[in-house]
Amino acid sequence: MTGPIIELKEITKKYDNQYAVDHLSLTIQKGEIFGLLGPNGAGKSTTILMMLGLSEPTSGSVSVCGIDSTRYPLEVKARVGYLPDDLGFYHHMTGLENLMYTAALNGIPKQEAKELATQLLDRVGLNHAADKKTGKYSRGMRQRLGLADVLIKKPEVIILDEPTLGIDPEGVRELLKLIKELNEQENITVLLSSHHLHQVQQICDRVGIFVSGKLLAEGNLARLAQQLFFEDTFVVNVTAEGIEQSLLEELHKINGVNRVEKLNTSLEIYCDRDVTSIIAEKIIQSGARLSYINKKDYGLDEIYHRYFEGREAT
Ligand SMILES: Nc1ncnc2c1ncn2[C@@H]1O[C@H](COP(=O)(O)OP(=O)(O)OP(=O)(O)O)[C@@H](O)[C@H]1O
Repeated sequence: MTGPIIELKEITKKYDNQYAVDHLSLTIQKGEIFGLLGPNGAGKSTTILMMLGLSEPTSGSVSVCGIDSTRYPLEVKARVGYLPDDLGFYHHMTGLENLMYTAALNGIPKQEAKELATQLLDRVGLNHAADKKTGKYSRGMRQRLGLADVLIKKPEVIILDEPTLGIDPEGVRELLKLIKELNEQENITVLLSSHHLHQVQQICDRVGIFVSGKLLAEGNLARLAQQLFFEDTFVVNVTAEGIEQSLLEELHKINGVNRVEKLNTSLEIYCDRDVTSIIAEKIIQSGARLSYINKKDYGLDEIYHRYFEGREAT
Protein backbone atom coordinates (compact mmCIF):
# COMPACT_ATOMS: atom_id res chain seq x y z
CA MET A 1 0.00 0.00 0.00
CA THR A 2 1.34 3.40 -0.93
CA GLY A 3 -0.27 6.71 -0.11
CA PRO A 4 -3.81 7.98 0.05
CA ILE A 5 -6.12 7.28 -2.89
CA ILE A 6 -9.34 8.78 -1.53
CA GLU A 7 -9.21 11.98 0.53
CA LEU A 8 -12.22 13.73 1.96
CA LYS A 9 -11.54 16.98 3.79
CA GLU A 10 -14.27 18.45 5.93
CA ILE A 11 -16.95 17.75 3.36
CA THR A 12 -20.55 18.66 3.98
CA LYS A 13 -23.74 18.20 2.00
CA LYS A 14 -26.82 20.11 3.04
CA TYR A 15 -30.33 19.34 1.85
CA ASP A 16 -33.06 21.73 3.01
CA ASN A 17 -30.82 23.11 5.74
CA GLN A 18 -30.13 19.64 7.11
CA TYR A 19 -26.71 18.05 6.94
CA ALA A 20 -26.80 14.74 5.06
CA VAL A 21 -23.00 14.70 5.43
CA ASP A 22 -21.58 16.73 8.27
CA HIS A 23 -17.91 17.80 8.11
CA LEU A 24 -16.54 14.44 7.12
CA SER A 25 -12.80 13.90 6.83
CA LEU A 26 -11.51 10.52 5.75
CA THR A 27 -8.42 9.14 4.05
CA ILE A 28 -8.33 5.76 2.36
CA GLN A 29 -4.98 4.28 1.39
CA LYS A 30 -4.18 2.61 -1.90
CA GLY A 31 -4.83 -1.13 -1.72
CA GLU A 32 -7.16 -0.98 1.29
CA ILE A 33 -10.61 -2.45 1.64
CA PHE A 34 -12.52 0.16 3.59
CA GLY A 35 -15.99 -0.44 4.95
CA LEU A 36 -18.39 2.47 5.34
CA LEU A 37 -20.80 1.12 7.87
CA GLY A 38 -23.99 2.80 8.94
CA PRO A 39 -27.76 2.54 9.11
CA ASN A 40 -30.15 3.72 6.40
CA GLY A 41 -30.04 7.47 5.92
CA ALA A 42 -26.58 7.83 7.51
CA GLY A 43 -25.25 9.59 4.43
CA LYS A 44 -23.25 6.78 2.83
CA SER A 45 -24.70 7.14 -0.67
CA THR A 46 -24.45 10.92 -0.58
CA THR A 47 -20.76 10.60 0.34
CA ILE A 48 -20.16 8.14 -2.50
CA LEU A 49 -21.87 10.44 -5.01
CA MET A 50 -19.59 13.27 -3.93
CA MET A 51 -16.52 11.02 -4.34
CA LEU A 52 -17.66 10.26 -7.87
CA GLY A 53 -18.27 13.92 -8.66
CA LEU A 54 -21.95 13.19 -9.25
CA SER A 55 -23.01 15.48 -6.43
CA GLU A 56 -21.30 18.69 -5.40
CA PRO A 57 -20.34 19.15 -1.74
CA THR A 58 -21.83 22.17 0.01
CA SER A 59 -18.33 22.72 1.42
CA GLY A 60 -15.04 20.87 1.73
CA SER A 61 -12.98 18.97 -0.81
CA VAL A 62 -12.96 15.47 -2.27
CA SER A 63 -10.17 13.88 -4.25
CA VAL A 64 -9.89 10.42 -5.72
CA CYS A 65 -6.63 9.17 -7.31
CA GLY A 66 -5.27 12.65 -6.63
CA ILE A 67 -7.99 14.30 -8.76
CA ASP A 68 -10.56 16.77 -7.48
CA SER A 69 -13.85 14.89 -8.01
CA THR A 70 -15.98 18.03 -8.03
CA ARG A 71 -13.94 19.82 -10.68
CA TYR A 72 -12.91 16.84 -12.81
CA PRO A 73 -15.67 14.22 -12.54
CA LEU A 74 -14.92 12.63 -15.92
CA GLU A 75 -11.27 12.03 -15.02
CA VAL A 76 -12.37 10.42 -11.77
CA LYS A 77 -15.00 8.35 -13.58
CA ALA A 78 -12.28 6.95 -15.86
CA ARG A 79 -10.38 5.59 -12.86
CA VAL A 80 -13.17 4.49 -10.57
CA GLY A 81 -15.57 1.58 -10.98
CA TYR A 82 -18.89 2.27 -9.28
CA LEU A 83 -21.37 -0.47 -8.53
CA PRO A 84 -24.65 0.98 -7.22
CA ASP A 85 -26.95 -1.25 -5.20
CA ASP A 86 -28.72 -2.38 -8.35
CA LEU A 87 -26.95 -1.86 -11.60
CA GLY A 88 -29.32 -1.82 -14.57
CA PHE A 89 -28.49 -4.12 -17.47
CA TYR A 90 -30.22 -4.46 -20.79
CA HIS A 91 -32.44 -7.42 -20.05
CA HIS A 92 -32.83 -8.47 -23.65
CA MET A 93 -29.05 -8.73 -24.03
CA THR A 94 -26.82 -11.53 -22.74
CA GLY A 95 -24.20 -11.09 -20.02
CA LEU A 96 -21.46 -11.06 -22.65
CA GLU A 97 -23.29 -8.52 -24.82
CA ASN A 98 -23.88 -6.23 -21.85
CA LEU A 99 -20.18 -6.29 -20.97
CA MET A 100 -19.20 -5.64 -24.58
CA TYR A 101 -21.59 -2.72 -24.67
CA THR A 102 -19.91 -1.19 -21.60
CA ALA A 103 -16.51 -1.85 -23.20
CA ALA A 104 -17.63 -0.03 -26.34
CA LEU A 105 -18.78 2.94 -24.25
CA ASN A 106 -15.30 3.00 -22.74
CA GLY A 107 -13.70 3.06 -26.18
CA ILE A 108 -12.33 -0.49 -26.11
CA PRO A 109 -12.04 -2.02 -29.61
CA LYS A 110 -14.43 -4.90 -30.35
CA GLN A 111 -11.96 -7.81 -30.47
CA GLU A 112 -10.18 -6.71 -27.29
CA ALA A 113 -13.57 -6.14 -25.66
CA LYS A 114 -14.67 -9.68 -26.42
CA GLU A 115 -11.51 -11.19 -24.95
CA LEU A 116 -11.71 -8.97 -21.89
CA ALA A 117 -15.42 -9.63 -21.33
CA THR A 118 -14.89 -13.39 -21.65
CA GLN A 119 -12.00 -13.26 -19.15
CA LEU A 120 -14.06 -11.19 -16.74
CA LEU A 121 -17.07 -13.50 -16.99
CA ASP A 122 -14.73 -16.30 -16.06
CA ARG A 123 -13.25 -14.22 -13.23
CA VAL A 124 -16.68 -13.63 -11.65
CA GLY A 125 -17.84 -17.22 -12.18
CA LEU A 126 -20.40 -16.49 -14.90
CA ASN A 127 -18.84 -18.36 -17.81
CA HIS A 128 -21.80 -20.71 -17.96
CA ALA A 129 -24.23 -17.79 -18.22
CA ALA A 130 -22.32 -15.71 -20.79
CA ASP A 131 -24.98 -16.27 -23.45
CA LYS A 132 -27.98 -16.08 -21.18
CA LYS A 133 -30.12 -12.92 -21.27
CA THR A 134 -29.54 -10.86 -18.12
CA GLY A 135 -33.31 -10.59 -17.63
CA LYS A 136 -33.04 -14.22 -16.53
CA TYR A 137 -30.13 -13.68 -14.14
CA SER A 138 -30.66 -13.97 -10.39
CA ARG A 139 -29.84 -10.93 -8.26
CA GLY A 140 -26.56 -12.56 -7.15
CA MET A 141 -25.61 -13.19 -10.78
CA ARG A 142 -26.47 -9.57 -11.66
CA GLN A 143 -24.20 -8.30 -8.90
CA ARG A 144 -21.35 -10.51 -10.11
CA LEU A 145 -21.93 -9.27 -13.64
CA GLY A 146 -21.94 -5.77 -12.14
CA LEU A 147 -18.46 -6.41 -10.76
CA ALA A 148 -17.27 -7.60 -14.18
CA ASP A 149 -18.88 -4.50 -15.66
CA VAL A 150 -16.99 -2.11 -13.38
CA LEU A 151 -13.73 -4.02 -13.93
CA ILE A 152 -13.84 -3.69 -17.69
CA LYS A 153 -12.22 -0.27 -17.62
CA LYS A 154 -9.47 -1.55 -15.28
CA PRO A 155 -10.24 0.82 -12.42
CA GLU A 156 -7.81 1.74 -9.65
CA VAL A 157 -10.66 1.99 -7.16
CA ILE A 158 -14.00 0.25 -6.94
CA ILE A 159 -16.85 1.70 -4.95
CA LEU A 160 -19.62 -0.70 -4.05
CA ASP A 161 -22.85 0.61 -2.55
CA GLU A 162 -24.62 -2.14 -0.59
CA PRO A 163 -23.37 -4.81 -3.02
CA THR A 164 -24.90 -7.74 -1.16
CA LEU A 165 -28.43 -6.37 -0.83
CA GLY A 166 -30.99 -9.07 -1.57
CA ILE A 167 -28.49 -11.87 -2.21
CA ASP A 168 -28.75 -15.23 -0.42
CA PRO A 169 -26.03 -16.16 2.12
CA GLU A 170 -24.11 -18.41 -0.29
CA GLY A 171 -24.17 -15.67 -2.94
CA VAL A 172 -22.95 -13.14 -0.37
CA ARG A 173 -20.04 -15.39 0.61
CA GLU A 174 -19.03 -15.82 -3.04
CA LEU A 175 -19.28 -12.10 -3.81
CA LEU A 176 -17.24 -11.10 -0.77
CA LYS A 177 -14.60 -13.72 -1.60
CA LEU A 178 -14.40 -12.33 -5.12
CA ILE A 179 -14.01 -8.75 -3.87
CA LYS A 180 -11.22 -9.85 -1.53
CA GLU A 181 -9.45 -11.72 -4.35
CA LEU A 182 -9.62 -8.70 -6.65
CA ASN A 183 -8.15 -6.57 -3.92
CA GLU A 184 -5.32 -8.99 -3.19
CA GLN A 185 -4.46 -10.05 -6.72
CA GLU A 186 -4.89 -6.78 -8.58
CA ASN A 187 -4.26 -4.35 -5.72
CA ILE A 188 -7.58 -2.62 -6.37
CA THR A 189 -8.68 -0.28 -3.60
CA VAL A 190 -12.21 -1.09 -2.46
CA LEU A 191 -14.73 1.11 -0.71
CA LEU A 192 -17.73 -0.86 0.40
CA SER A 193 -20.80 0.69 1.92
CA SER A 194 -23.04 -1.54 3.94
CA HIS A 195 -25.24 -1.82 6.99
CA HIS A 196 -24.30 -5.49 7.42
CA LEU A 197 -21.79 -5.75 10.21
CA HIS A 198 -20.73 -9.32 9.61
CA GLN A 199 -20.02 -8.80 5.95
CA VAL A 200 -17.92 -5.73 6.57
CA GLN A 201 -16.08 -7.53 9.32
CA GLN A 202 -15.21 -10.43 7.01
CA ILE A 203 -13.27 -8.52 4.40
CA CYS A 204 -12.50 -4.94 5.41
CA ASP A 205 -9.07 -3.80 6.59
CA ARG A 206 -10.61 -0.72 8.17
CA VAL A 207 -14.10 0.37 8.97
CA GLY A 208 -15.72 3.76 9.48
CA ILE A 209 -18.89 3.93 11.53
CA PHE A 210 -21.13 6.51 9.99
CA VAL A 211 -24.24 7.90 11.67
CA SER A 212 -26.30 11.01 10.84
CA GLY A 213 -23.72 12.26 8.39
CA LYS A 214 -20.84 11.99 10.85
CA LEU A 215 -18.01 9.55 11.11
CA LEU A 216 -18.16 8.45 14.72
CA ALA A 217 -15.05 6.32 14.65
CA GLU A 218 -12.73 4.65 12.21
CA GLY A 219 -9.92 2.16 12.31
CA ASN A 220 -9.29 -1.55 12.38
CA LEU A 221 -11.31 -3.58 14.85
CA ALA A 222 -8.80 -3.28 17.68
CA ARG A 223 -8.71 0.49 17.29
CA LEU A 224 -12.49 0.81 17.10
CA ALA A 225 -12.79 -1.29 20.24
CA GLN A 226 -10.32 0.96 22.01
CA GLN A 227 -12.10 4.13 20.92
CA LEU A 228 -15.40 2.78 22.11
CA PHE A 229 -14.51 0.88 25.24
CA PHE A 230 -11.58 3.08 26.18
CA GLU A 231 -9.45 0.98 28.46
CA ASP A 232 -11.74 -2.03 28.82
CA THR A 233 -11.08 -3.81 25.57
CA PHE A 234 -11.10 -7.28 27.12
CA VAL A 235 -13.46 -8.67 29.70
CA VAL A 236 -12.55 -11.95 31.40
CA ASN A 237 -15.45 -13.88 32.92
CA VAL A 238 -14.62 -16.32 35.68
CA THR A 239 -16.60 -18.76 37.80
CA ALA A 240 -14.84 -20.21 40.86
CA GLU A 241 -15.68 -21.49 44.34
CA GLY A 242 -13.86 -19.98 47.33
CA ILE A 243 -13.00 -16.50 46.06
CA GLU A 244 -11.37 -14.63 48.94
CA GLN A 245 -10.85 -10.88 49.35
CA SER A 246 -7.09 -11.47 49.06
CA LEU A 247 -7.59 -12.93 45.56
CA LEU A 248 -9.53 -9.83 44.47
CA GLU A 249 -6.65 -7.70 45.68
CA GLU A 250 -4.14 -9.86 43.79
CA LEU A 251 -6.19 -9.56 40.61
CA HIS A 252 -6.32 -5.79 40.98
CA LYS A 253 -2.53 -5.70 41.12
CA ILE A 254 -2.12 -7.37 37.69
CA ASN A 255 -0.77 -4.93 35.16
CA GLY A 256 -3.57 -4.38 32.63
CA VAL A 257 -6.49 -5.05 34.98
CA ASN A 258 -8.65 -1.96 35.49
CA ARG A 259 -11.63 -3.22 37.41
CA VAL A 260 -12.85 -6.42 39.08
CA GLU A 261 -16.53 -7.05 39.77
CA LYS A 262 -17.70 -9.95 41.92
CA LEU A 263 -21.14 -11.49 42.06
CA ASN A 264 -21.35 -14.64 44.25
CA THR A 265 -19.04 -17.15 42.57
CA SER A 266 -18.57 -15.08 39.38
CA LEU A 267 -16.05 -12.43 38.51
CA GLU A 268 -15.95 -9.96 35.66
CA ILE A 269 -12.48 -8.60 35.16
CA TYR A 270 -12.08 -5.58 32.88
CA CYS A 271 -8.69 -5.32 31.24
CA ASP A 272 -6.90 -3.18 28.68
CA ARG A 273 -4.91 -6.17 27.35
CA ASP A 274 -5.17 -9.92 27.29
CA VAL A 275 -4.02 -11.11 30.74
CA THR A 276 -6.29 -14.19 30.87
CA SER A 277 -3.47 -16.64 31.61
CA ILE A 278 -2.14 -14.53 34.53
CA ILE A 279 -5.67 -14.27 35.94
CA ALA A 280 -6.08 -18.07 35.74
CA GLU A 281 -2.72 -18.56 37.46
CA LYS A 282 -3.61 -16.19 40.34
CA ILE A 283 -6.97 -17.87 40.92
CA ILE A 284 -5.42 -21.31 41.11
CA GLN A 285 -2.57 -20.09 43.34
CA SER A 286 -5.13 -18.63 45.75
CA GLY A 287 -6.68 -22.06 46.24
CA ALA A 288 -10.04 -21.10 44.67
CA ARG A 289 -11.60 -23.86 42.53
CA LEU A 290 -11.78 -22.51 39.00
CA SER A 291 -14.62 -24.01 36.94
CA TYR A 292 -14.93 -21.50 34.07
CA ILE A 293 -12.85 -18.81 32.45
CA ASN A 294 -13.57 -17.01 29.20
CA LYS A 295 -12.08 -13.98 27.52
CA LYS A 296 -14.39 -11.77 25.55
CA ASP A 297 -12.97 -9.34 23.07
CA TYR A 298 -15.29 -7.10 21.21
CA GLY A 299 -16.32 -7.88 17.65
CA LEU A 300 -17.72 -5.33 15.27
CA ASP A 301 -21.22 -6.34 16.20
CA GLU A 302 -20.81 -5.18 19.77
CA ILE A 303 -18.82 -2.15 18.74
CA TYR A 304 -21.59 -1.06 16.39
CA HIS A 305 -24.39 -1.69 18.85
CA ARG A 306 -22.52 -0.01 21.66
CA TYR A 307 -22.34 3.12 19.54
CA PHE A 308 -26.06 3.11 18.95
CA GLU A 309 -26.86 2.30 22.57
CA GLY A 310 -24.53 5.11 23.57
CA ARG A 311 -26.28 7.48 21.22
CA GLU A 312 -29.71 6.55 22.46
CA ALA A 313 -28.63 7.18 26.02
CA THR A 314 -27.47 10.71 25.27
N1 LIG B 1 -31.60 14.41 -3.18
C1 LIG B 1 -31.89 14.53 -1.89
N2 LIG B 1 -32.70 15.51 -1.45
C2 LIG B 1 -32.98 15.67 -0.15
N3 LIG B 1 -32.51 14.86 0.82
C3 LIG B 1 -31.71 13.86 0.45
C4 LIG B 1 -31.36 13.64 -0.91
N4 LIG B 1 -30.52 12.55 -0.96
C5 LIG B 1 -30.37 12.12 0.30
N5 LIG B 1 -31.07 12.89 1.16
C6 LIG B 1 -31.12 12.75 2.63
O1 LIG B 1 -29.79 12.68 3.10
C7 LIG B 1 -29.67 11.74 4.16
C8 LIG B 1 -28.60 10.73 3.81
O2 LIG B 1 -29.07 9.87 2.77
P1 LIG B 1 -28.15 8.76 2.07
O3 LIG B 1 -28.97 8.16 0.96
O4 LIG B 1 -26.86 9.34 1.73
O5 LIG B 1 -27.99 7.72 3.24
P2 LIG B 1 -27.44 6.22 3.19
O6 LIG B 1 -26.54 6.08 4.38
O7 LIG B 1 -26.84 5.94 1.88
O8 LIG B 1 -28.74 5.39 3.41
P3 LIG B 1 -29.32 4.15 2.60
O9 LIG B 1 -28.57 2.98 3.08
O10 LIG B 1 -30.74 4.15 3.00
O11 LIG B 1 -29.12 4.48 1.14
C9 LIG B 1 -31.03 11.15 4.37
O12 LIG B 1 -31.66 11.83 5.43
C10 LIG B 1 -31.73 11.43 3.05
O13 LIG B 1 -33.13 11.57 3.25
